[in-house]
Amino acid sequence: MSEPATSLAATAHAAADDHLIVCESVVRIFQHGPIEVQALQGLDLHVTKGEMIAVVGPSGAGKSTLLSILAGADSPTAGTVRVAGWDLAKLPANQRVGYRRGVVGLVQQQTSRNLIPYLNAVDNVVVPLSLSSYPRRKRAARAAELLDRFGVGYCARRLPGEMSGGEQQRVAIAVAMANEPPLLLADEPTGELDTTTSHEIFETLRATSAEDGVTVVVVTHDPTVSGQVGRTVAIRDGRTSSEVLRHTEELEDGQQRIVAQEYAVMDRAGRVQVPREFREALELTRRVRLTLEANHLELWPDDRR
Ligand SMILES: Nc1ncnc2c1ncn2[C@@H]1O[C@H](COP(=O)(O)OP(=O)(O)OP(=O)(O)O)[C@@H](O)[C@H]1O
Repeated sequence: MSEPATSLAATAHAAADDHLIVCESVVRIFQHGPIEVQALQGLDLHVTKGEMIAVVGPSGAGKSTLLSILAGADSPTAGTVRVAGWDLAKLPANQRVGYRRGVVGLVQQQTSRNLIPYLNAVDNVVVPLSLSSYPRRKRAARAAELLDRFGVGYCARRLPGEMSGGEQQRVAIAVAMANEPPLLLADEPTGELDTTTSHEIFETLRATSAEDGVTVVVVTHDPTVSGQVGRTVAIRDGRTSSEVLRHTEELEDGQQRIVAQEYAVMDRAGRVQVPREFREALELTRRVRLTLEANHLELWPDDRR
């Protein structure tokens, strides 16, 4: 467990211009008649090429909305979203198809939504290959190779209904990776699976990131999943509220341990959300006092209340 965490944390700190994903002040408003729902309210997120991150947050925080935008299935109302140099806020409809076929692979929670139920595993993987004009003669061999790579070569001739949930998710990853996209998005990919199978699927995603240099964004409620990546980004009320970075530290006896450090995320206007438990512990309410010290800030309760 320690090695991947080290390399992922290292990639998290790579050069700023090495970002595959750049989200700045992203807003997404859904309008239902007179009612407006602000699903994303100025979200900032940068993800380095080859990094794997987990996105967590309470129900309704905006995680799926973010993933839909990154997948090219939805557009932001305002803000900047760039993926692999594609400007998704301004992407014309006729280029959206090219983006979705070549730049991004998507694995969803419901195993049944990832695969075409009347096609066997090989034919499911052949579908994206045919859409990208991969040479016809080589498609079946490439599909078989991908199924082998993700450990489900033995399912090649089975229909999705003849496979377990874990096998279906592996085939779904093979489908998502068929055209070698630089970005793999997974929305609760282990949500319908038992703990052991979840762990295996997660390991597969991690290997894809580490071995093939694919950037992976996983939305998850599973704390064991989020605890195994170099960076976990928490979204609250449509904004990135905090990030946990993990790295390995060597102890005096040569043993290694993983150290996790939580950071609040500051937006471009300098706004930081103070976690609720901190606010409650010191009874911080509407007004706080800030003092600048040599290498840190102090934030004090309002003593004039
Ligand atoms: N198509 C839509 N039309 C209207 N409102 C929407 C739409 N999609 C999402 N929302 C709203 O936007 C907010 C964020 O939803 P989103 O699905 O992104 O949250 P989430 O963090 O993925 O939640 P969950 O963990 O429950 O899947 C919610 O208030 C939701 O009701």
